[in-house]
Amino acid sequence: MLFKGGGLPHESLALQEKLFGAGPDYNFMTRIERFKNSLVRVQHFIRCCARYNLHDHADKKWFEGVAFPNEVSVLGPHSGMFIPTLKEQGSEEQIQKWVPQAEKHQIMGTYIQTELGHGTFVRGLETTATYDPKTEEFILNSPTLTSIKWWPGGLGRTCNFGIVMALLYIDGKNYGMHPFVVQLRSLKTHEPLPGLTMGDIGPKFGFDTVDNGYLQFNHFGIPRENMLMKYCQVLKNGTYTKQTRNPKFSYGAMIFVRSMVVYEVAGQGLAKACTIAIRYSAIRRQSELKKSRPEPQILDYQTQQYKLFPLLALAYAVWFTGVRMKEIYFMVNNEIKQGHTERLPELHAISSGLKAFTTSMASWGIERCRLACGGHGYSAASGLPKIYVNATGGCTYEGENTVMLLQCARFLMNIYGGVKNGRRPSGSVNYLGERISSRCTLTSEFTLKSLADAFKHRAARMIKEASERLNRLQASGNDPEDSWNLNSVVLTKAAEAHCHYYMVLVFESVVESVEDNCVKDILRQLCQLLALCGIQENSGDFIQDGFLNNDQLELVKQKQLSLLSEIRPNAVLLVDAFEFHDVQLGSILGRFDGNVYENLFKWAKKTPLNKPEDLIHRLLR
Ligand SMILES: CCCCCCCCCC/C=C\CCCCCCCCCC(=O)SCCNC(=O)CCNC(=O)[C@H](O)C(C)(C)COP(=O)(O)OP(=O)(O)OC[C@H]1O[C@@H](n2cnc3c(N)ncnc32)[C@H](O)[C@@H]1OP(=O)(O)O
Ligand SMILES: Cc1cc2nc3c(=O)[nH]c(=O)nc-3n(C[C@H](O)[C@H](O)[C@H](O)COP(=O)(O)OP(=O)(O)OC[C@H]3O[C@@H](n4cnc5c(N)ncnc54)[C@H](O)[C@@H]3O)c2cc1C
Repeated sequence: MLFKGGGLPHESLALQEKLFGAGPDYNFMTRIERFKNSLVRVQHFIRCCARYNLHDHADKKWFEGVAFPNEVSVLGPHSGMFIPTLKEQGSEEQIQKWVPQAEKHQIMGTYIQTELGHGTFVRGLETTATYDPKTEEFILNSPTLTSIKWWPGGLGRTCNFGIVMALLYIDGKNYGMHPFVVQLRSLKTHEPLPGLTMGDIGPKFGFDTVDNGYLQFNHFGIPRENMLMKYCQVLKNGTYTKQTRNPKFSYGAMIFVRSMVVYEVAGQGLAKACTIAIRYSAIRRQSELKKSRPEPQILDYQTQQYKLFPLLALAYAVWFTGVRMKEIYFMVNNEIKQGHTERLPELHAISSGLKAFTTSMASWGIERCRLACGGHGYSAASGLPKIYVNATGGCTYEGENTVMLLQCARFLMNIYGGVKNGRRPSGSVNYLGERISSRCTLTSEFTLKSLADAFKHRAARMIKEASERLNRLQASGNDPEDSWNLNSVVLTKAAEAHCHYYMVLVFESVVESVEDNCVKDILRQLCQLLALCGIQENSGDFIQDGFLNNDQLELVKQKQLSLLSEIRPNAVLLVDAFEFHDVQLGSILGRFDGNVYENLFKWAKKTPLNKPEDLIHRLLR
């Protein structure tokens, strides 16, 4: 109940749908079969939404978790980017025109921004939208090979609409990047419209169930009314008007998805991987601890606990942080809607930083879970490869992680510079205005406050040092851009330290808010372990300025090890508390009933390579 809130009824409804739980095994399908199978489930999901009156996003999410376990479907870009961008950037008229059709899935859309030659550098995109006042149309064009749109999910075969980000030209003048609603395929024949060259970009590391696509425009006309006009308008005669606004509003869809990814991708992915690895470690017996005694559960080896329990603590931390990130997004977005844009830079910074920090940690953590499962972890039956390939995409899409950390660092440098000039910071960076203790107060009690304070000190110091180093680089004759580049490794580390502190702080606040003392104690242990592992793994950062001394570091190590034994009795319960159904895990190793070996054997017998097949038989005969 700590996690699921009101979601269970919808999940049970979804589980009753035969088409979702059963059917062919994903692991035995080719890419095309995976894609087709996903489309069948998409259609069934849409029918279910109508049948069960599912309109609310949260309700649909519970359903989706069962319908598309550990994978993204073409509904991801449609409901995660196409609809939100229409809602956020469209005028009232435009919203009325397209949103109801999109919500009823009468049109399917995607978000078309990245090009063959540019993804990160949005200002470098080359697609043009040139206004022609005679026809009152925008003419979309891909002037170069590198300007071909590349990557959008669902573009290859599925979507008939898209929001295209293109440079607006009026009368030869470039007005920068703007969003345009573009019909891509005929609603009758589903063929691409004349003037468009489109297709799928080919097999990928993961995302097999999504047709990421390419799109080349050949002087393709769209009506003037198709530019999303909430913030800027182009009048019939070609006059460009804009509300006083931050030009970064057109990047809103990216902020939204980054804010959601922390929970939906990093939090869920890591929690599932931990569930599989910890349940399996309670089933798997191996070697001897004591002579002539039964083989122990591998979860009883301290090294196994040392691999998995910090990841379990991390999964809880990322989950809680993801929930907090969503709350912040909706809060600040509401403020922006009321015209208060003051917190947009902070929202951009924290969503960029946390998206990068948590997806990197989760991606690394999922791989560690796989390794902790030994040989069976390497089998697709573990479910871990699928979880990994899809979750690790989150390190790249919606802003490559290093680039996102640098965006976060940019904000931190601005704030720190402001503090030096007497400004008072607030929100997630208010600590930069505090006087921070130069000696660590950690004692063997390891209060959550003292642990969070240690991370606060580390973040504040690393931000200060990054800022001072930047100033020194400039003072020694480098221009600002070169100084930034020469300082960028230090800057990314400062941003990570900030996000790490934020995550520890969120976890601490959740523990403090829990009323049940028993649950509180267990969560406190996890929070302590998260923080202590963070200190140990980055110990150089904590001792560099003499903040933490050797005795304290030794205490950290001791406490970390004793926490492993304290957490052990509750470990399986702690992953059960995530309440993932077997269908959502897609893992034989992580089965709730623990019946691993019998089912591995059954599964292997079903593998297509065991079916009679002429060519293989002839080659081997
Ligand atoms: C009720 C809700 C219902 C909804 C239901 C749906 C829920 C779905 C949830 C989804 C969850 C999971 C998703 C899983 C499926 C996903 C499928 C995959 C989707 C992937 C889609 C994509 O990848 S789309 C393409 C994404 N592309 C990028 O992210 C590109 C990255 N690059 C950039 O963003 C920018 O180029 C840049 C930020 C790196 C640089 O921009 P620019 O050059 O213009 O800026 P500067 O660096 O010069 O900075 C200038 C100042 O502007 C500030 N800035 C930059 N960006 C922003 C911003 N976005 N907002 C605010 N401010 C910004 C910057 O900080 C500078 O500020 P100053 O320092 O003050 O000058
Ligand atoms: C699974 C998946 C789904 C996607 N879906 C969509 C979609 O629906 N719509 C869409 O429009 N796009 C989509 N994309 C594209 C995605 O948004 C981009 O790939 C992403 O933004 C990264 O951009 P890039 O590919 O240009 O990477 P690059 O920028 O080329 O990154 C390559 C390397 O260069 C480094 N680098 C680049 N710039 C800097 C810098 N300023 N400072 C330091 N280092 C730098 C990066 O850190 C990285 O190490 C998707 C991508 C994937 C993988």
